[in-house]
Amino acid sequence: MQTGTTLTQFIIEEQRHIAGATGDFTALLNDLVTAIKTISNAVNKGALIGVMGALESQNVQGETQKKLDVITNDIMIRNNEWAGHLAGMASEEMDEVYAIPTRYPLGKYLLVFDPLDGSSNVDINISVGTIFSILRAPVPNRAAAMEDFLQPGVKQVCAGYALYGSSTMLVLTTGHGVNGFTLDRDIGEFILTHPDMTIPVDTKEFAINASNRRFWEAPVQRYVEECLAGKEGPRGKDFNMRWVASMVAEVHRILTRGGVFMYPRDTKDPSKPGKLRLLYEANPMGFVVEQAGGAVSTGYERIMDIQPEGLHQRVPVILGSKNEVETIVSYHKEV
Ligand SMILES: O=P(O)(O)OC[C@H]1O[C@](O)(COP(=O)(O)O)[C@@H](O)[C@@H]1O
Ligand SMILES: [Mg+2]
Ligand SMILES: [Mg+2]
Repeated sequence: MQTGTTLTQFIIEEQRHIAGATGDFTALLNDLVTAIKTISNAVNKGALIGVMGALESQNVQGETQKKLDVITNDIMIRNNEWAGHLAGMASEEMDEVYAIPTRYPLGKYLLVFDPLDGSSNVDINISVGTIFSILRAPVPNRAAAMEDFLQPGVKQVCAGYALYGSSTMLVLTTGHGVNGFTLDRDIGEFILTHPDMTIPVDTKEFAINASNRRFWEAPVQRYVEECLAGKEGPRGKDFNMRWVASMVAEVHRILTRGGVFMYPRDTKDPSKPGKLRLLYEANPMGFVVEQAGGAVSTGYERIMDIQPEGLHQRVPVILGSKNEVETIVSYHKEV
């Protein structure tokens, strides 16, 4: 599809790919896009509308919630609960499944989301985002149970993220490649600016939170040491490093110019197999990255094949340029 196409045109075209499409998927995406535009405005206005700072409350992860964590969660709920396309929703900011109020009809899809990703950056005006994943409800038009959400990443119908940076972008896949749209605030429409995004298979750029180094497992220790050794070292080339602390921004950089992003398993808190969450961070980003020709692993297995066991399950994440991820996975095999 050529640049300049509007997202509305794109969605209708995509619907043609879906067997037996009834228009529900198109309408669901339109509601999701309205939520994203509303969040973009709130994030963009920031201190002007008093949405900076944290609340007393904590989410199920034990993280202190930012005001915008709760505000963006409400915006996602309000814009998607009423139209009859969903059987239920789940979010990073809600302990349990969100039941669609009985005054609204139930639909055949499930929406799972991280309403504000990179929330530690929102008060310091660094890019944040929203991550979403759409699944089919095992039983359409019936209120979804928690178990209905526990589907492996390969079952996703659609996934993507919005990036609230110098411009607001929306990047998504329905299993037919990855396309990026930029919000034209003058007309209030997303315009196709990044068609068929593809990740280079090789890279000289890695991203990891180096402050956790002493807790990393041997394969990751080895990989990062070799990158830092540069062209005199076993990799024979110099590497650059980045860490934004917003997964959406890291993945967008990788979709744009390649690279590898890691939030691996570490011994910092042995009860946690990783920091990032499978259903609303690793799986949607996994679908996007794989559709762009990249790879996504825990170090030991393909993330998209994992059978989820809980709504807020955490996993180690290693994603990006295919050959680089395979190198890191091969180091895990050698131990
Ligand atoms: O603070 P750290 O350890 O650098 O972790 C940063 C990571 O945590 C996250 O902020 C977690 O996501 P949330 O902000 O949605 O909780 C990721 O976006 C990011 O990659
Ligand atoms: Mg997140
Ligand atoms: Mg979040």
